[in-house]
Amino acid sequence: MTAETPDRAADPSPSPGDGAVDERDAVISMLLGIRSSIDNIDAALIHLLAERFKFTQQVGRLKAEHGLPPSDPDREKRQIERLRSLAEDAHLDPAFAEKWFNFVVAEVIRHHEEIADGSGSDRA
Ligand SMILES: C=C(O[C@@H]1C=C(C(=O)O)C=C[C@H]1O)C(=O)O
Repeated sequence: MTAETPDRAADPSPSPGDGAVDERDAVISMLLGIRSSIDNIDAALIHLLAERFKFTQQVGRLKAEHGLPPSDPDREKRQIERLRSLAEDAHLDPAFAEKWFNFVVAEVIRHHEEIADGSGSDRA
């Protein structure tokens, strides 16, 4: 069984003619519609992340060329405050927003270190 094709044997109730089958089909169709929107959002997030990493790679090259350190803790602190506040306004858990940011920044800093030591690749 997959979530897209729920196991009818697991549900004793629906049998043709009693309306439960129609209802199940409607629910499945609704689920697929919602998932299609989730798919679009996931695709947009991947594209947004790719764009963000393109810019952070530019920052990494600039820093390496001018002997600046890979990380900037003051900038990170300001961003965390800003993102937590945006998350609250958007009814998103601010702790989650901060965790997401820290996760991404750790990867960015790793890239900056690689650019500085000459081992960086083109891929973000
Ligand atoms: C991109 C930068 O480098 C690092 C990564 C940051 C980020 O991904 O937002 C923020 C600060 C830095 O630690 C930067 O300094 O702007």
